[in-house]
Amino acid sequence: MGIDHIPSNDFSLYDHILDAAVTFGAIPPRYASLQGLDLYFAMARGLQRPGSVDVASLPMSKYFDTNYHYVPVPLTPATTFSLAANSKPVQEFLEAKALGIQTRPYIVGPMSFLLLARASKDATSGFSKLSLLYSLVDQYAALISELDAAGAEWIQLDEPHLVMDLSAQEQAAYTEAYTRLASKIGGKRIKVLVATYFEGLESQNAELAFALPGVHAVHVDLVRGLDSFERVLAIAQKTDKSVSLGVVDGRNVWKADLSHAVGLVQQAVEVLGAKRVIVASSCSLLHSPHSLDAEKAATNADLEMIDWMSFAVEKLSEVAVVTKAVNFGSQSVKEALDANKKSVTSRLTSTRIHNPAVQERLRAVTPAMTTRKSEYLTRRAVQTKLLNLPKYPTTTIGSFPQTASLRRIRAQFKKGSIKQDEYERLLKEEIATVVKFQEKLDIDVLVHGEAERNDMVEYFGEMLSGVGFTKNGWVQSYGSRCVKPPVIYGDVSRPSAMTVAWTKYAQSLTSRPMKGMLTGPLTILCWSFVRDDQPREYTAKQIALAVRDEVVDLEAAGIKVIQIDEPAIREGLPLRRGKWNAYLKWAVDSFLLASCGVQDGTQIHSHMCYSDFEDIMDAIIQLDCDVLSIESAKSDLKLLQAFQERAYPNELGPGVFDIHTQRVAPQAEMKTRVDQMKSCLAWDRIWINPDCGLKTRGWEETEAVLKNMVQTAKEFRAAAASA
Ligand code: MET
Ligand SMILES: [Zn+2]
Repeated sequence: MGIDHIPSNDFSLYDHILDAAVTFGAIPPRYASLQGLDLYFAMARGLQRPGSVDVASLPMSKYFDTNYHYVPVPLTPATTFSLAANSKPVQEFLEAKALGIQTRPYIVGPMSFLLLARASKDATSGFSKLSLLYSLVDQYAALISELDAAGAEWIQLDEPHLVMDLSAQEQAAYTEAYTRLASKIGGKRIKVLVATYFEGLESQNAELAFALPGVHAVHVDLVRGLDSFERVLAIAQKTDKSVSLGVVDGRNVWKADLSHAVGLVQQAVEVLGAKRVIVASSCSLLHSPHSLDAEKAATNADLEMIDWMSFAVEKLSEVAVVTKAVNFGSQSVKEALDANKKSVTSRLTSTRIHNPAVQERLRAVTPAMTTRKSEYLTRRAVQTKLLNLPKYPTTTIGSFPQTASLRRIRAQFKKGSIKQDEYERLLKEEIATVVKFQEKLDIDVLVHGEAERNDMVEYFGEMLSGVGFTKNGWVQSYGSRCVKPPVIYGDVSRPSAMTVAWTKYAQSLTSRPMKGMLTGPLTILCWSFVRDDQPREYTAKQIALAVRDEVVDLEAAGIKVIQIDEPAIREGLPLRRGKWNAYLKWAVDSFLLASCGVQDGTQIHSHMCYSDFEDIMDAIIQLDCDVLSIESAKSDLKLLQAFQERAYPNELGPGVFDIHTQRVAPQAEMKTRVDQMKSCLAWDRIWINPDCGLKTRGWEETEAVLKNMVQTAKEFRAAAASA
């Protein structure tokens, strides 16, 4: 496609940060007896082989503000690094070279690797990850030397932390790291490109990045960081470094405005000369779906929407067109530029994106709509009477195993090979099974199992107006799991109820409370491709109004407990602290707008997982949900301590077991977790639940682990009763 710098080592079996940990031998001691893929996947997912191995997985977190998960490797003062023999970056470079392709191997840079890693809970207090910097950098030098010897001309070190607020110590460490690296690889031919993305470089960090010794080029994200462009150019001009300009959005699906992109590149060329300018996507195309071909080929293809979009393959041609336009003049790619202008204008002016009624409703939102009728303690009293739950109530997070047969039923229905009533019959059968299963296990607050949902965001996306969906717009989320984010192109509204019938049916089968399950506005926003012609705040609040209507309808249908999942609330947090408050304000308001339409007796739950929630504790408290279930089995004690420090005022269910593993957590382990919670939270506010939904699990392990969970709750209940 005319791309000059082709990356390698950009495919991962689980995630890139875990790959780097293995490349540099940062293996926590509990995995020491394992090797190869067993080792790799045990770190990611845990491994249980009766009689031989029983190790839990490492924690899981989100890569900056994306929905791409990574494994933060725990480090201690005793951690040592050593470059793996025949490491993946070298192997894959050689593999491409053998095919006649000269690649630019990619790996996360040493500073970002350390900053993304976690200080292990076993580390002595006062341990700083940065104390490991030199020993790590020496292994980077060894890797780069091997790549140089193998014939690599460039290496790309991703240092996205350069867009964050760095402490003086971290800034100094950046300089030390790259000074040491340069001193070790100084004589080599290989050149180093340091890549930043997801934000612009503010002035100190821009100076820092362009002053890093031994670095030949710096990549900047001009989609998120356009406002830092002039500054970057001025700083680059004082150096002899090249600049890689990310002018095509790697995080969204909209076509780039090519004439704008050409203008930016031309401006850089005028200042730096063409030799020192590289044209690129803003970040890795890992965050984009693959190609529009499958969309175009689909029956009932939405040709208008397809014309607005570019997936990874199309983004490559955008990069190529921009480069050509700058090198050979706009005339050389006139046709492509004209077509692009037409598509870009068509999206911004299409009548499909505007819905005056939705805009009017948003303007009419009042403060009363974002406040519950009474404060928590009053609600608690009403709910206690209505729900009559035992202490340490048990529940699950919503989804039950999505088996192959279930997925087949949904696929057949979509294809039209089974009809509506047959589909409903099959799903009702599934719901009945799930309800019986939970009753047999003696769970207190039940769920219907989410069998009708392909995905917690996609399902709602398909039902909302103003939201489009793709055939094959898959994006990796974690490991081999992918999601197909909806495309929010216009004003969002809810034409009709989305979950009420299924939930009502499930409730009709049991006398226990059936929890209605919804995905919250921030999660729908963060896990979709979002229009860029209005602030995200407006889009979030439009979605919130749609969710609010669903909440009210569920209540009217007799549902007493409603969970609004917000696993992505932390993900939307801007990377720069200076922008946090503004986001948190509209994020909290959006959740409240969605959840506050109900009476005191209706118990509102929310659920969150796999993020650093310590950063946003105040906002989480402001959500004022009656019960919050939150992933914690994978995250050591950090999270519980954060809740302790803030004295979480409502009810809380920190997960007692990890759901990303086939491993059946033993009861003793769950008991320890609950004991830990009790030292941080009021005992009569604790719920017992898993970390997250069970859709990726099989039935057998689900049954075994939930038995342990219910038994654990019962033992605590009995102890409380006799105390
Ligand atoms: C990523 S959070 C998942 C919540 C959802 N209700 C489920 O159980 O799958
Ligand atoms: Zn979750």
